Amino acid sequence: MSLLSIKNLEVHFSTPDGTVTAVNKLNFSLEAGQTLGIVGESGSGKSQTAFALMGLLAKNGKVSGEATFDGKSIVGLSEKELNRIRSEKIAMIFQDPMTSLNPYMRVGEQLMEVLMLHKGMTKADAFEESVRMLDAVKMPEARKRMKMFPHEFSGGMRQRVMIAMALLCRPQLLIADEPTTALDVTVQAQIMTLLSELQRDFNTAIIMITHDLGVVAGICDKVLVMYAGRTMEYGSARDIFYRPSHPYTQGLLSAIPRLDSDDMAALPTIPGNPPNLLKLPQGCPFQDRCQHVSDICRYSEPELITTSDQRQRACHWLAEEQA
Ligand SMILES: Nc1ncnc2c1ncn2[C@@H]1O[C@H](COP(=O)(O)OP(=O)(O)OP(=O)(O)O)[C@@H](O)[C@H]1O
Repeated sequence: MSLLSIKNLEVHFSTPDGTVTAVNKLNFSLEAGQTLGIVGESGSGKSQTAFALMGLLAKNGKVSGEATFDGKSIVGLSEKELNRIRSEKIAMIFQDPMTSLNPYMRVGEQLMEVLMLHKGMTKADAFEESVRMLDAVKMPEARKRMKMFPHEFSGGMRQRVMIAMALLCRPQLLIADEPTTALDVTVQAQIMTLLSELQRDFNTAIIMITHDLGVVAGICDKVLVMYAGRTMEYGSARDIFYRPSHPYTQGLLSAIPRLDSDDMAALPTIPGNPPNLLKLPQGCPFQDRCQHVSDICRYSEPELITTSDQRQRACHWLAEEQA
């Protein structure tokens, strides 16, 4: 049985202009200790997928479908049950560590508070465990840093504190929403390496949300490529990265900066912008930006099919190519 299994997950927002379907019939699963990358441009529905799982949708949002975590349905749970799952079994880290850190409290106190509250630890035990966790995220001089306030840390070090905080209760699943976007490239790489080391040590499953396919290449087992709330392509990271088949995935990949090129301006990007979810065209949502568009794409939305190499994708062009 999978640790997390999502079936037909949908997120709808009611707005004065109509209903926005931010997540549309999403299906995926994750085994214990595995990493899934959810990739797509801004507005593709990545964060709302995570928020739906965490019970953190905005008030005008509604989730439907099935989400089973560790054998238990987590859609429609009470706030109390969700709180328990959020603090003990599923943790989330964000692009901005200050979302989770209190600027007015010493870092050590914040870490200890989590352990005393959720693990019933004494102050002395919570202190030692917090130092151990800061060591685990490779915080130099961890003991000394316990007394410092968040603003005294660099961006990368603050991100390490947030990761330490997220892992304190040994969650089975860590959802990381663009955790390195605000950091420079070298620090990004360090945090990614750290996450994959921690995953190995703690056997935590990770959902890594990012707009940058390059970020997930090295650390993910599976990749889900989203566009307009839908799955465009879903498969093993190796297939998606080395043999991308959907025109959207190919476009995302060609926009990854190469280490051997310092001419960032020359990088191709996918022409055009993602569609307005309130005014989606009939047919494939990617049609206006796709270089392989044909008549059928204009009137019929491609279904998600499983191909012979066990990946899933939604594309008429590929279906024709294979026929
Ligand atoms: N409260 C809301 N009311 C109406 N629409 C919303 C609301 N919250 C999000 N949306 C819409 O849901 C869509 C998906 O948003 P989501 O945050 O999941 O995108 P994303 O892929 O994570 O992008 P980003 O990388 O910019 O965060 C967006 O088009 C957004 O406008």
